[in-house]
Amino acid sequence: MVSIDVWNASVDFPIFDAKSRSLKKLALGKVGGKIGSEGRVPIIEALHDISLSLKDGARVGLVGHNGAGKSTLLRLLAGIYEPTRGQSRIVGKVAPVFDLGVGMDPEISGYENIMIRGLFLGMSRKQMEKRVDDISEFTELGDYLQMPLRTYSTGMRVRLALGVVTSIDPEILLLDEGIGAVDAAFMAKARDRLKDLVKRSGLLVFANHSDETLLDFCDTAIWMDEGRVKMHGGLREVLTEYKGFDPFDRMSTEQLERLGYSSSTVLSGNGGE
Ligand SMILES: Nc1ncnc2c1ncn2[C@@H]1O[C@H](COP(=O)(O)OP(=O)(O)OP(=O)(O)O)[C@@H](O)[C@H]1O
Repeated sequence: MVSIDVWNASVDFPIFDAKSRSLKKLALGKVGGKIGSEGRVPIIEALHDISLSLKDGARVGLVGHNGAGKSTLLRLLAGIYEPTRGQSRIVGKVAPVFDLGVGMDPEISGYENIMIRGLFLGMSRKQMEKRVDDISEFTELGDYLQMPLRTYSTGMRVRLALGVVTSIDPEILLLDEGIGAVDAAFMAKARDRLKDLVKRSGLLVFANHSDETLLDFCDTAIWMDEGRVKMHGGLREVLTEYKGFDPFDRMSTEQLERLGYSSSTVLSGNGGE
């Protein structure tokens, strides 16, 4: 059974090359973690006293303003960052999908990149060999798959990366933003694969700024604010508090239908549950 537990965890970044004269200005800003400057080296407190317990089956959306700590929290949950204070325990194999381009080599072909990226995400060579045809078909890149990646447009790279990411079998799937540089028709196709991927994964944490995407993939949410968990609960409730309005109120009938809700369930307050 997969799980992630975090007890009173904080993550600090000491900044050795900060310009102290501009620090006051930064401290007054609205976004970002707290900047402490008691010592000689300024420290950004990106996460402060986080306690969380996520179990198998959790589908958690991560929301919060720029610099609130979402990416840092994902890296803590992935085991990439150790807590500066406090503790964390991750049970299960993590597939961190933070930047679709990571693990891609511009000098090798699309095919070779599919294999390498798959290995990077925890798959075996044999598993990837079985999936490569399916991934190629999904990307619609045809003969381009034999060309070096540097010859691809941004959208073509995203197609390739999404093809690989959605082919894996993750125990713990951590998704940061970054999906979006593809045309609408392709995104609709990718969405179905992403849904299957989420179904296959034991535990999902997904940082995203789009209500519709969050409602599509998650059922609970964590609201990060200045490096702290401000709220952790049902997705609709958290979004309502975070945004100041019920997300369903501003959705078109088409959006609601796409999410599988009828207006009546939404109005009676059962949507998102
Ligand atoms: N490697 C780093 N070195 C120093 N400070 C960092 C580093 N990574 C993040 N921070 C700081 O930690 C805080 C949280 O950043 P983080 O990237 O986690 O926010 P976020 O919620 O993901 O923001 P966004 O929505 O803009 O991507 C910010 O104040 C940021 O400046």
